[in-house]
Amino acid sequence: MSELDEWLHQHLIKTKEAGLYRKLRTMNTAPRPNMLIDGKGQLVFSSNNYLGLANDQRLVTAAETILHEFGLGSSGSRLTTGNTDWHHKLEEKIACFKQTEGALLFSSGYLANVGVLSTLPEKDDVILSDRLNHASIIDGCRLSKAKTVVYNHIDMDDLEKKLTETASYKRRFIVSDGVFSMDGTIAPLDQIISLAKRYHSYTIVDDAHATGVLGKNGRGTSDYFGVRPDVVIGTLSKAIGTEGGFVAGSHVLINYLLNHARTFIFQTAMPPAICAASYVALEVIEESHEKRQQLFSNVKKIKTSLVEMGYLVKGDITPIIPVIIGDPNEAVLFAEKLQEKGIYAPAIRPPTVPEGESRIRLTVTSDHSTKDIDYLLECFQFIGKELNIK
Ligand SMILES: Cc1ncc(COP(=O)(O)O)c(C=O)c1O
Repeated sequence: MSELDEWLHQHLIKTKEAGLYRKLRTMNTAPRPNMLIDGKGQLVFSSNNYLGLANDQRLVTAAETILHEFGLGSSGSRLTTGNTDWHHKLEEKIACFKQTEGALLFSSGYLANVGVLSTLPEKDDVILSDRLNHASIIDGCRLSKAKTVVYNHIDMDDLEKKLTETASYKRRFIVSDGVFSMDGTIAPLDQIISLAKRYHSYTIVDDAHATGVLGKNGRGTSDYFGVRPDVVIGTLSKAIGTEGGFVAGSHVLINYLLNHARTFIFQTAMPPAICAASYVALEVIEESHEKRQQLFSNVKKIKTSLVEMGYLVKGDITPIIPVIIGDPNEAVLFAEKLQEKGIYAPAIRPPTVPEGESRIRLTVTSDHSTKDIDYLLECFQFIGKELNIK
């Protein structure tokens, strides 16, 4: 082993001892509730395919058609040779869906968050960021020349206090997930925006988990609260079922990011076939009332039953259901027991979540059947007793 490898190996041993070791598993089938994982049949309660669209034939057909015309990769940045009509069509569709003047595509939601936060706030500005914001927001803040001040999770008193304390900064940007990825809480966007107005600040919302899920026709958190943040960020990789990210907002904002956001300028454009599939996905989502109803009925059944069993379940009514176990090793053991019973719902541990809050993070889709859910609940009942957790 080289000196470098020996050093890394020692670190990995410590990672293992802390119960924080991660490894990859291989999906042998297309995304759906019942999958082959590492060759074994598993009932999946951990995907972001909330409306089952990642495997929808209408999207696959749209991608196939454009694939024949445009090939696989886009082969260049949007600003060189990667731009097609499909990119524009999808941006117009996203803007219409999010009810904004314009939209700009990025290769992922991660890059959209990093792009916005490293570009808009400048040296003499401050970013007020919710403690539980997604890693891509945190990384964007780290790249920004502005100062970052963290406020307690969805704590409006703390946000107001921090807005008061940062009055001397040139501009103030408040950034929040719409639906928090690890806690399943919904940000009180109506209150955030009214504070922003009172303190002359700007609002940025990352609607990754709300797009397709919350609000009328799944338009997201802004629509759910009937408000308009200055900047809406999103991903195509969750309910929309494809890949890529976007920013939606005013024409000037979009043009500014196109000219200045490094994660837009220095990235290869999304493949046109994925743009076409995403376009169809948005059309499908606008008509997916029944799927959304089924999704929320599944969420309610699981949450209510787990609470009745005595589990500590966090979050609002969203497809993200965090069941708190506490200790990371116990959470891993719980996840392993679930897997032995054919349920795939990995343990989430620090640093992804705070110390002492290791959890089984369940996510539910509209495609889960009553039988799937009954079996999940049966397993939680059994394993909870076996491990003496509740
Ligand atoms: C809240 C949130 N924002 C952004 C992202 C990143 O999106 P993408 O997977 O498209 O990079 C995720 C994905 O995990 C997320 O949960």
